Amino acid sequence: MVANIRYEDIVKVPKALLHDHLDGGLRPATIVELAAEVGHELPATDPEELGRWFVGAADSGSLERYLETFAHTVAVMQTASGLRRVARECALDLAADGVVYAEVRFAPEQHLERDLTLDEVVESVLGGFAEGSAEAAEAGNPIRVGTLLTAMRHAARSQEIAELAVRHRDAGVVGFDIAGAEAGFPPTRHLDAFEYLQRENFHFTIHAGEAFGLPSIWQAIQWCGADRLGHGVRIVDDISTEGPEPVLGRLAAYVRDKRIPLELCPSSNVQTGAAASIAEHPIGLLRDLRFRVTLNTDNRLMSGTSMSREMALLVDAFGYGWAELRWLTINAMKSAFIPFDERLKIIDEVIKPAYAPLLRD
Ligand SMILES: O=c1[nH]cnc2c1ncn2[C@@H]1O[C@H](CO)[C@@H](O)[C@H]1O
Ligand SMILES: [Zn+2]
Repeated sequence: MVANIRYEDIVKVPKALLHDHLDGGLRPATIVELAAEVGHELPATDPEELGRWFVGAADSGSLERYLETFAHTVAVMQTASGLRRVARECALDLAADGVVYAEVRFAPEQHLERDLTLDEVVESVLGGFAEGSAEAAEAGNPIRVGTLLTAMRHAARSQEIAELAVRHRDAGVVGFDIAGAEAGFPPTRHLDAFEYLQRENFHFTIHAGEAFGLPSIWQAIQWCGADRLGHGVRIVDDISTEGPEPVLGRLAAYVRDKRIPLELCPSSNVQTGAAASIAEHPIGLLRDLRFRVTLNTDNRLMSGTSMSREMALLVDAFGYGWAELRWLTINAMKSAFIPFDERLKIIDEVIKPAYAPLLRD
């Protein structure tokens, strides 16, 4: 019930997040400080104003223009200390928002402008996550952070990045992804990397079905073998809602039958024009049809959002109650890239006990 759910209670309840970009979640004040250190010019130097600038500039109606804003975050993430700081603060901010499990992604190849190697970039970020998680636990907000390494889909380093991910799999890298402008850069350009990862029994998700439709989703699943879909929201193009009951096409049916997780990011989709508004976002239909829907932030800085805020938006738009928020959280935890027994432990020992008293009310 909408009226019964208070924002501060959403913050308290355990949440799981699968799709969050490290370079899309910096604190504005940190950007200002790091930019001064490295001599990068920003569109604003007052943190509040800068925060508003990011949201406004990302509110562009196009994925390509939305992605231009990352120039200012990536610019201040070129040193070991900068990367470590950003990762530490990311873990702290997510934990303070009640996120108990997060998979955070970034593209190591974008952090080589100074003198770091790919391995040093990854080690700095993993170090920052470990530091932030330890501090969060001490403060009473335990969080587990898994890292996903992203390759940029317009570039040609995916095989190298896939090998980098596998190299660091026992140190906290739990998966691989491709991101960047989708139109014109189909996932099959990176087939070698995906085949390599499958041979290594590794996990990967692919940004697909955000700015481009069904062919991208079809390739991601049926050619590349993606475990999950980054966004995947355009799967609704294969669902007809003309008649009395929705009718699923073959691809939509396959995605639902196989329980392929959709990493949906409502606020981000509204900004890039993939959805007209939260109320009209396909998450409502996809949940009703019982797809494996998960709720995500994508880029907290560019969307001025958090996991709690995304949940609150759904509570307002669709009248979701604790049962729906629990369902989204358990879906995400079931779809995580950490081992099955570890996922189950978080579901049984952290998530279910916290939601149980809320569902009884
Ligand atoms: O929603 C998105 N769709 C596609 N690419 C994205 C999205 N959000 C961020 N990035 C891209 O991923 C890189 C690594 O984190 C970011 O630098 C940005 O270019
Ligand atoms: Zn994304």
